[in-house]
Amino acid sequence: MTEAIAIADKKMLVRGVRLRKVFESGVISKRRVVAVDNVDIEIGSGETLALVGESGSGKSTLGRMLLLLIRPTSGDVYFDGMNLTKMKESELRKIRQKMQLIPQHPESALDPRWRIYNSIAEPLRIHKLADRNEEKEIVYRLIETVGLQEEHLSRYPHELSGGELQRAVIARAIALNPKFIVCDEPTSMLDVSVQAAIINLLMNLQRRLGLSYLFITHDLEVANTIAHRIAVMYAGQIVEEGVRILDGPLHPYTRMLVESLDMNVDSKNFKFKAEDLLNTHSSKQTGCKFYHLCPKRMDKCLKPPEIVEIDGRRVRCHLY
Ligand SMILES: Nc1ncnc2c1ncn2[C@@H]1O[C@H](COP(=O)(O)OP(=O)(O)OP(=O)(O)O)[C@@H](O)[C@H]1O
Repeated sequence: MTEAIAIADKKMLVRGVRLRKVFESGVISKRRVVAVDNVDIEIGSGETLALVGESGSGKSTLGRMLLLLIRPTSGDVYFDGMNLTKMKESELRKIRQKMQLIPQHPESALDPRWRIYNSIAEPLRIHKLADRNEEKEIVYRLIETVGLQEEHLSRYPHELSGGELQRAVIARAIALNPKFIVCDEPTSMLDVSVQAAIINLLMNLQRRLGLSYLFITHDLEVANTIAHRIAVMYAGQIVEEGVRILDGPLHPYTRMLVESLDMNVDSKNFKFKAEDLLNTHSSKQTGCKFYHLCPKRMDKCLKPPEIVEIDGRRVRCHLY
């Protein structure tokens, strides 16, 4: 059995159903941004789903909604079969242990005034999971797991390199034995030489601890290498999703993204105006969001495309 089929057979750990997030700002003239627009998303036990797409397409907002760090405007988030969106904050507290975030900027996850030891131990203290001796044992085990040394524990964040900092953030994230981690571009701020080491660490941890990842990245090659499935986001929607879709993209936007890779253009900088579209987008725009830039557009694209399933992948396009 291929790995993809094996994963497909596993039960879904995390599900987002018709998730939508509208940000409103401004007092006199209200500005609305539909950051995530009716997205369905599923991540299986032990699975990595890579979420790719240009800057401003809604990836971080979607990831944070799955962790309930951002409350959806509408839609539901399920974790292990439980509907988190219906829960009170007090009920969510216990479940939050099982869902963690590894952010793009490791320094944002660590208190600059605290030694690394305290930052790694903090989740155990908040949830009262260990006495001081047990805590020390766990922290030492965690730093060994992520490849840090004892000497790092007494340092402050500014005394660590970017890679060491991200290892400390990972140690903190796995301290509570999570099942699901949103990795939000965890290597994009690191030197190229360190990126591979951190990605290898995350993949090893997945195998050892049975973790599920939503792995947000601009790097299509990384997505292809580490993910069991890939979802492509454009202007707040998932336009294509499936196993190894970048090898043979169907959606015109995915094709352009892949071509940008072939042309050696960083997809972060390769903008198809998704962000501009989001910022000017109003609920009045009803057709395909890629209409203006699509080389294959037809009259019917002025109506919103449904998601269709083709050979196990999902595509939101009138061509199919
Ligand atoms: N708190 C907020 N208030 C208002 N608008 C927001 C807020 N957070 C995000 N947005 C807007 O929502 C849209 C999606 O942002 P988001 O950060 O989710 O995109 P992204 O794909 O993760 O981008 P990047 O790759 O640059 O991190 C953007 O237009 C952004 O400006």
